Order: sequence, then C-alpha cells, then structure tokens
Amino acid sequence: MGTRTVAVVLAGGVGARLGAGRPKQLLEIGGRPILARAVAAFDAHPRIDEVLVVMASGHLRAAAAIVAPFGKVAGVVEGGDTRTASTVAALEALAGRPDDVRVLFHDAARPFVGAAVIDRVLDALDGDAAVAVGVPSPDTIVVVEDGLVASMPSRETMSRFQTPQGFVLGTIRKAYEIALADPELAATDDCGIVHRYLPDVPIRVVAGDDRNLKVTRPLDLSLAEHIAAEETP
Ligand SMILES: Nc1ccn([C@@H]2O[C@H](COP(=O)(O)OP(=O)(O)OP(=O)(O)O)[C@@H](O)[C@H]2O)c(=O)n1
Ligand SMILES: C[C@](O)(CO)[C@H](O)COP(=O)(O)O
Repeated sequence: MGTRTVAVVLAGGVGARLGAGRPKQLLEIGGRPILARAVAAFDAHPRIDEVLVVMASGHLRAAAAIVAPFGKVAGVVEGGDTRTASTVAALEALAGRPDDVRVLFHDAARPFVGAAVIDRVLDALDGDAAVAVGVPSPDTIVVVEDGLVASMPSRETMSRFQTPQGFVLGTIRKAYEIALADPELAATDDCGIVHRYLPDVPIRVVAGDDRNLKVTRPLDLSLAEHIAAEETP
C-alpha cells in the first residue's frame, strides 16, 4: 500500500463575522450544507484515502449527521478556540500515523474546492513538504501602519492564499511542536506556522481557483448561492 493521504476539514469556527447565529458550515448553499460540500470534494477524490472533520464544540452531533453519507470520513473530533487550535486537535487525532502520511488542511468554509486544485496540491507534495494554494490579487495590496502606507509590495509578487494546504505529516507536526512552545503563537493558516517555525522548509505555491471562496461575510453567501446555481446537476 502506498503513502496514505488524509484530508482534514476544519469546521471548528463559529462564524462570528457572518453572524448567522450558528456555525456557518451548517448553513445550506444551493440546498446543501456548506460542510457537506467541503467534505464531498475530498470524499469523491480518488487520491484521498480518508477524511477527518474537526467541528466546533457543541455541534459534533450535527456534523456527524451531515457527514454520515460519506464513506471516507473516519471521524469527527472537537476543535479548539482558534483555527490553529483546531489544526492541533487534528494533529492529535493523527498522532499514531507515520511521518510520511500526507495531510491536507481545508477550511470547511470553502464549499467549492475543485478536484483540479486538490490534484495540484497532491502533485506538488511529490516534491515539496509544504504546499499552499494561491490566487493573484486583483487589488493593489499595501502595508498600513498607524493609518499610513508603510510599504507597497509589487502586486505581481502577491498571492491570496486559499485552502487546502498540504503537508508531509512529519513536517507539519514538527512545525507545530516548535510553535506550541512559543507564547506569542498566532497564525491565520498552517503554512504560516511552517514559514515561521521551520523557515528552511520551502513552501510551494500552486494555482487556486476564484470559485474556491471562503464564506466569511454576509455578501459571500450571495456569491456562494450564485456559484451553486451555476453547477451542472
Ligand atoms: N476555532 C476555529 C476557527 C476556525 N476554524 C475553521 O477554519 C476555517 C476558516 O476560519 P473562518 O473563516 O475564520 O471561520 P470562523 O472562525 O467560523 O469565522 P469567524 O472568524 O467569522 O468567527 C473555517 O472553516 C472554520 O470553521 C476552526 O476549525 N476552528
Ligand atoms: C487559511 C485561510 O483560509 C487562507 O486564506 C485563512 O487564513 C483563514 O483565515 P480565517 O480568519 O480563519 O478565516
């Protein structure tokens, strides 16, 4: 048997910015829960062996009911107070696995991840131990400090990160082991942990997809409904 590939779907958040009164991953887009859509993408992918769901505290039964139809889902575990803590919960659930396992961390809040994006991450993992998914920025991006522009990086060098982010398990484990000893630990994604705590590990960036949006604010729900309506039945 070859190296196993596990997809971790991070659904431990509460959706404060959306303000729906319950975690946004439980809301339906095009008649289907956001969580179901994210899990389905990995469950259906022939190169994914297993899916692990990390769910917000108090909503594990709801998540278990939603993912019950998916044969590759190996478990639903409780997340932490931050995305980083939820990744740590997933790593703890994978504690007995060998270092060469490949693990993909995906935001449950991105319901339209496609097979081509997943393939690009997996292909890149053949040569690199850490892989990110990025799309170009249509806007100019600047660094603002104290209300003033501090620097203006060239837009051509800028990338907006999406998920999944892929890793060789031993590498992301090591990065988090170091990170967890840092009292200043704060990160918005998993590649950020590798970049900061294992700076010698190159992080490959592969092309994402504009449809792979993250449902974050109320307008994103309208965009998501529009994307769902365009799907072929
Ligand atoms: N404690 C957390 C926080 C976030 N996430 C997950 O990380 C992804 C990206 O996070 P975000 O869009 O910020 O989701 P929420 O934390 O739910 O949103 P908000 O910050 O508005 O509360 C989501 O799929 C979310 O469920 C998680 O697993 N555990
Ligand atoms: C991981 C991520 O989706 C990459 O863009 C993003 O950093 C998540 O941020 P959030 O604040 O947890 O939504």
